[in-house]
Amino acid sequence: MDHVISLRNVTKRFGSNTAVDDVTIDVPSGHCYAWLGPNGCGKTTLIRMMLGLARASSGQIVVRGKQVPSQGREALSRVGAIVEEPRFYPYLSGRANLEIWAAHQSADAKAAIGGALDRVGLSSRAGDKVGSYSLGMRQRLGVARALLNDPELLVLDEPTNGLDPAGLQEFRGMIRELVAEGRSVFISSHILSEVEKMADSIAIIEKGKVLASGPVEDLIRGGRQAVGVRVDDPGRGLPVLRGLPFAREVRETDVPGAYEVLVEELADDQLLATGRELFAAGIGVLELRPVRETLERRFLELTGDHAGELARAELGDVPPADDAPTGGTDR
Ligand SMILES: Nc1ncnc2c1ncn2[C@@H]1O[C@H](COP(=O)(O)OP(=O)(O)OP(=O)(O)O)[C@@H](O)[C@H]1O
Repeated sequence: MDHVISLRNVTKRFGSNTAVDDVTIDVPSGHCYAWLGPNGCGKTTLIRMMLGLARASSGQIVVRGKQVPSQGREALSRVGAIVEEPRFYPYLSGRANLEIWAAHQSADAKAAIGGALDRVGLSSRAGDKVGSYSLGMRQRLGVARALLNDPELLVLDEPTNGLDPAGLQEFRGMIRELVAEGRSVFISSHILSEVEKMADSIAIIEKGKVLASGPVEDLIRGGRQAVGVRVDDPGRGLPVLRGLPFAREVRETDVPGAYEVLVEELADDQLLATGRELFAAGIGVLELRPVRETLERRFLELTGDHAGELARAELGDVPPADDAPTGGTDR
């Protein structure tokens, strides 16, 4: 398979702090690949290295078949990027900002402005000053700018920050359209639910390390499946559960009397049989439910102590983009 980005053992240290730790991944061409992890896990640092804005301490970075940074010019010639919050002249219109940028690029970039504004749904506001734009609109204008050089690869650092649910849905549709055109998209995020429906593949990161990566469905399928059950008499219930023919393992949970009977592949029959066996043994069933691990659960498990942060983020309390420690460097 063709890879638009290949990283081999990429590490970045800041003094004793390892921001990116021995990362090896291949990003297939024509995919949306999400780089997912809590704030401070090294997302921006990795993206800056991929774009030749920072040097790796060790490892190899290949973008579009060329080494970065040594062949950076060729590697990055058809790459559009937003790193951290995109910056614009607030007193100029969205269109004027793109015109200034395009003037430094090519005639093709200038000709692409109208189409790019359309693409991100900003045509009707393109004449308004950027200072009057919401953060979500500035993000979209950033994507428009990144599209001007007809990129094969778009690299977007937390582009969903500041988008409301409707904006997020539009954004998702836009990314899928870009992928359908054969472009590749590398997107970082700290909110799983925002990328789950957008990405083909995901890498889950913690403290600069890749904890799990692969196609979204594989990561979900890799999760556990179980019959969740709570009984009124754990002493007698547990042996019954252990005796179920499909039980691979019976796990206790934090709730007294509640167990998870892990199975290979969960089916209704197993739920029915669990209830029937317990009932036949005279054991009261207080709860019986299917447990299918979602990617979200897996993400919470993998990133454990960041669960609170994720939950807050999902309630819409997204930290402002200028929390990022690396300062503004969008291209
Ligand atoms: N220029 C720098 N000098 C020193 N440490 C840095 C520098 N840039 C980043 N770091 C550190 O590297 C780690 C990863 O930071 P990075 O900004 O890459 O994370 P992130 O996942 O993008 O976070 P956020 O979502 O908050 O932007 C952090 O501990 C950060 O403090």
